[in-house]
Amino acid sequence: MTRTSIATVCLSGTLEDRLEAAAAAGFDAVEIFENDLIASSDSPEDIRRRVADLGLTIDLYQPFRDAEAAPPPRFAAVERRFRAKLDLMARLGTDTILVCSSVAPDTVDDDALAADQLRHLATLAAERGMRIAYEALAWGRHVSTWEHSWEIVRRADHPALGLCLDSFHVLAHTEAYGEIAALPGDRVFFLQLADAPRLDMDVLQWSRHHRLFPLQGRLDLAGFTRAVLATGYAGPLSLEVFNDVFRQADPHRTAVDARRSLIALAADLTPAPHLGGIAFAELGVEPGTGPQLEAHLRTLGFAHTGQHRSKPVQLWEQGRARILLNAGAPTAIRAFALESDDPTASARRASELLAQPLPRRRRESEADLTAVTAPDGTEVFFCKGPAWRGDFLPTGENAAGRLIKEIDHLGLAQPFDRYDEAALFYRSVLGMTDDEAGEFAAPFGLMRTLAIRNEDRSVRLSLSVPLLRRGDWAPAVPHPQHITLLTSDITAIEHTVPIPANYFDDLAARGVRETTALYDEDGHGSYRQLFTPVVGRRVFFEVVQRVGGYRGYGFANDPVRMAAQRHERMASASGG
Ligand SMILES: O=C(O)c1ccc(O)c(O)c1
Ligand SMILES: [Mg+2]
Repeated sequence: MTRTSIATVCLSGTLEDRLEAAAAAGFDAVEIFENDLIASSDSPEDIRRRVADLGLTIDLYQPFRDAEAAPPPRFAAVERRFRAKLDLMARLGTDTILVCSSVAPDTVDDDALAADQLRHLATLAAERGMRIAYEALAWGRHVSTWEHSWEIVRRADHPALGLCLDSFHVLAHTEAYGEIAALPGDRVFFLQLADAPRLDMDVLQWSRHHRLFPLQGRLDLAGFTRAVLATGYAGPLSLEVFNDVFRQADPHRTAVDARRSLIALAADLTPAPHLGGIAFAELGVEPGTGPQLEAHLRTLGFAHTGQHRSKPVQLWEQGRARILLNAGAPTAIRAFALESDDPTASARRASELLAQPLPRRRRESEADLTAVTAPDGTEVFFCKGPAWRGDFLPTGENAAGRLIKEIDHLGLAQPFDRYDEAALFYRSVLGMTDDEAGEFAAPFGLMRTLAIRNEDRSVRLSLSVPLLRRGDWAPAVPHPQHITLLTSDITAIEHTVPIPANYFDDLAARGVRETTALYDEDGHGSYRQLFTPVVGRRVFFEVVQRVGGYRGYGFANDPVRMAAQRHERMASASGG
């Protein structure tokens, strides 16, 4: 595989923390970001040794700013600064410096001058066996496109001067990057990769705060990377992501997330096997929550059909919906199982994408379910057919209920700093695609939700996060997870949390006659939602009815649902 590299600016912590995290995640190299070096109390020699001890190399030093097209009187200072950085690079043991296009107000709009000055700097670098990778910043004063930076590199015509192509700067301006493939590969000195959501905002702010790892955003990273590799470029794929959340997240996790993005981008993965649906969802239950969850399941028409042979795990069933209650775990969705055409291949793909394999905890006599752990701690099992049911002894109860047909989707709440990581994980490991996304103001802060699904929508997951780290005012417990159950008759569902009359008045004003359930519609059909109270402040059941091929998840109703659940909890706490 192509070498992988990560800029220290992507990660959080001291330079030492960042280097360790990059090495632990399996990167080959790093880009040392100047600010991170300046802030470090280690000497360049210490850093060089540390990098080598960790099995890394420093493939780039960056950035060098405001070099080209300087007014000639200022160029002497540029040259002095540049020589000092070459000395520093020699001490660090790296040979490539990134020069980004000038932004200084006094920069001259003169390509010939820019080329002359860069040629001069390239001569100085070449004397030391070093080279310059010139990058067009999307907000550069006069040079802001890759075409323009290439024109200057071509004009300067020096073997120690080449291009740095940064996906963000290119794709922020254009989707027509195809001509990059025609560049001579030996003039592309460095490739930086960053994705981003599509945001209509100032490009510098967009770049400095919202970059993401490849396949986490909406830019065409796959196509762009293919175009650059088609030139014959043989350097590393290097991640350079400025992101407010990653800057304060655990660097070890971020580094694994980062490397997963490069693995997912390199298309030589085990193909994701077809998934046939959610075989079961497993809830942890505690003495305080088990009876409540059992009561809700009964009310919803489930039967306790099986008891695990060796563990305190109950199987509850109705239609094709199967829920395990595991008395050995904290109250939460602790696992779910997916029907896979090839469970072994599903697990292989997951481990290629750095998913933690789950140690085999089942006894010999029990079904050998292949499983991995997702970044949010949820265990994901892959199974084929009903063999797993052999672990359960029948209780004699039969699942005669007709209210619920199947599990519609699982709502996996994520901590605020895991959203992009979780989305990339589930999407890439399971070979699923993004579905509806939404952002809404909930009672305790802005929430963001993304649903992902397989082709035939037999597996749907919705991931939700608070947009910001929660303050002290919000309830201390993270927002709950949920299992959403599909019914064909929502009017038969009873004893769910009351929905405020104001909500139905609003529906009526919109011409919708509905008096019992939350309501949504899309171009295909309509949706009705009811829900239980939150149990143990961690999980609840939702029941939905889809009419006429509605495809969404009713995200817009989430604030009403949250407020209603909160109201219900306060009312029952005060005995009301
Ligand atoms: O935001 C910046 O200034 C900046 C600096 C160096 C880079 O390589 C880059 O892509 C952006
Ligand atoms: Mg860059």
